[in-house]
Amino acid sequence: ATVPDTNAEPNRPKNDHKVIILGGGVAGVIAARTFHQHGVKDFVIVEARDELGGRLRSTSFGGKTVELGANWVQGTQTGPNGPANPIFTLVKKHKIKTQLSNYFTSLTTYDNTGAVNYMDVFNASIDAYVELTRTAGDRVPQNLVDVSSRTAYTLIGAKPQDAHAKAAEYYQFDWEYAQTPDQTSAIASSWANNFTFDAYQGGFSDDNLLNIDQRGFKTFIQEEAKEFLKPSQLRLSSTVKTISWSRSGVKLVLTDGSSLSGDYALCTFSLGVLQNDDVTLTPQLPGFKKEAIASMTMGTYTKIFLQFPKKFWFDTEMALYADPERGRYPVWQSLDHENFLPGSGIIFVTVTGDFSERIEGLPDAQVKEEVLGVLQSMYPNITVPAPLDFKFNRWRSDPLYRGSYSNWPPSFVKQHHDNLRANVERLYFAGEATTQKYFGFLHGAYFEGLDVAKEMIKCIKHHGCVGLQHYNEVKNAIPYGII
Ligand SMILES: Cc1cc2nc3c(=O)[nH]c(=O)nc-3n(C[C@H](O)[C@H](O)[C@H](O)COP(=O)(O)OP(=O)(O)OC[C@H]3O[C@@H](n4cnc5c(N)ncnc54)[C@H](O)[C@@H]3O)c2cc1C
Repeated sequence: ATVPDTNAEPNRPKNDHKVIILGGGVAGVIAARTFHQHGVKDFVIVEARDELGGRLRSTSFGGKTVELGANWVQGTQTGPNGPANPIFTLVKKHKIKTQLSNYFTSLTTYDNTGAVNYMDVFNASIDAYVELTRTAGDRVPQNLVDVSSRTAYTLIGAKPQDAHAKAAEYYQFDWEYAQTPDQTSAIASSWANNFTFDAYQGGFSDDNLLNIDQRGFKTFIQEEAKEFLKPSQLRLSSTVKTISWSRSGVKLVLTDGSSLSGDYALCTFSLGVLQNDDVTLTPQLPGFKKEAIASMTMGTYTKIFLQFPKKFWFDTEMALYADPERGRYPVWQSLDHENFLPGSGIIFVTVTGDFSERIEGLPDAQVKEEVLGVLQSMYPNITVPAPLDFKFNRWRSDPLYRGSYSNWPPSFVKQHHDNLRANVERLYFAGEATTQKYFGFLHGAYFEGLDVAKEMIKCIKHHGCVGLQHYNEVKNAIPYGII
């Protein structure tokens, strides 16, 4: 049945806006552009931070601009007629300076005894990952249930035993999904990989462009917003505390005590924000929605930046460090490289998942000491100098994010995902986590901002509609056991 447009009822108090967009990241800005392009001009973006961009977050570090959040266009375009990553298109349009990243071919390997060449192990881990995606993909037409990526690795005989093999696996897997193979769906991680990187499966390309634009990577979305957004359509530095949803609209209460109402609202807050009750929903969300939000996971990806007076490290773009403890300061990226920011003295190391959570609980000084200890074991023959600058962002502790991007666990089924994306009455949801094909990516946030806004426009123009599909209960296709 069509949900009646109660705003059409006589004597009903009018809401402040037709649509409120909660959050000014990629999904929010692209949704706003879509409303604008379809003639729905009475919208406002409500954003807690003092600028647009969300998880596109640049900062000034050691005299350069570096990216605490997203830094790559992942997948570009294959041939002139292949599908283009819309982020690639925007980056070209706004003349953002990028460089191709060769992270599989420009690599030096280390362990806690110094530089050790285990490229053979590394190359075997690439083959294992390709095999993993192939076998996971084969499960779909056979209707086989999902398994964890750990199970899928084991089934193809990839069982990393020593520190080199574990570090190599980490590079292929955790460094992309921000969680371990044990925590991640084999089927969904494989399609996420293929729909972005594999042109034979409808993906864009396997090229990754690293932002080196000193205006910051966020510039592409901020410049895009400037083309259509009026000052009255943007409320920055406005943090939402409560979202009240009903058949007749959505009302927000902000932390400054002010309130705002819309006939419809689109919430683009991260999955982590929804999971952690950083915003209160009234009434509570229905069971199907709560289960979906609780069932998807939010990974964490942390880049730890260091600046030294002078470069003393590898000449490749990347380095892999194998610590006896899997996931301990493993992936090193040199910005002081001829392709990126030569002469900058900047290098950064990435950690993910539970290890990110661990370091977020430590004081900066302790993390710095650990990181320098690792660098010293990579270079046993020199004395690693004191860094001039040191910085990392605590994404998991930040109440505006609570992690870096979503990851699909093996217990999560497609109906859960439909429920994660479904609206409740006039409150809609969009963002990187609500796309099945591209969860975790900038282009995922882009496509969801576009597609969910279009669904809302249908409702707005027809004065009410059914909304997006959901399942009241997610049941087993075949019951477990003999109940
Ligand atoms: C460290 C890191 C590295 C990444 N690397 C890449 C990469 O290289 N390539 C890639 O494609 N993707 C990458 N990603 C993922 C990509 O950044 C995200 O998928 C994308 O930016 C998400 O956009 P969004 O619009 O869905 O959400 P967001 O960007 O989170 O937008 C939501 C907005 O809501 C605001 N908000 C939250 N709570 C409130 C509140 N209570 N009141 C008001 N406003 C609120 C937030 O401030 C935010 O601006 C990375 C992410 C991180 C964190």
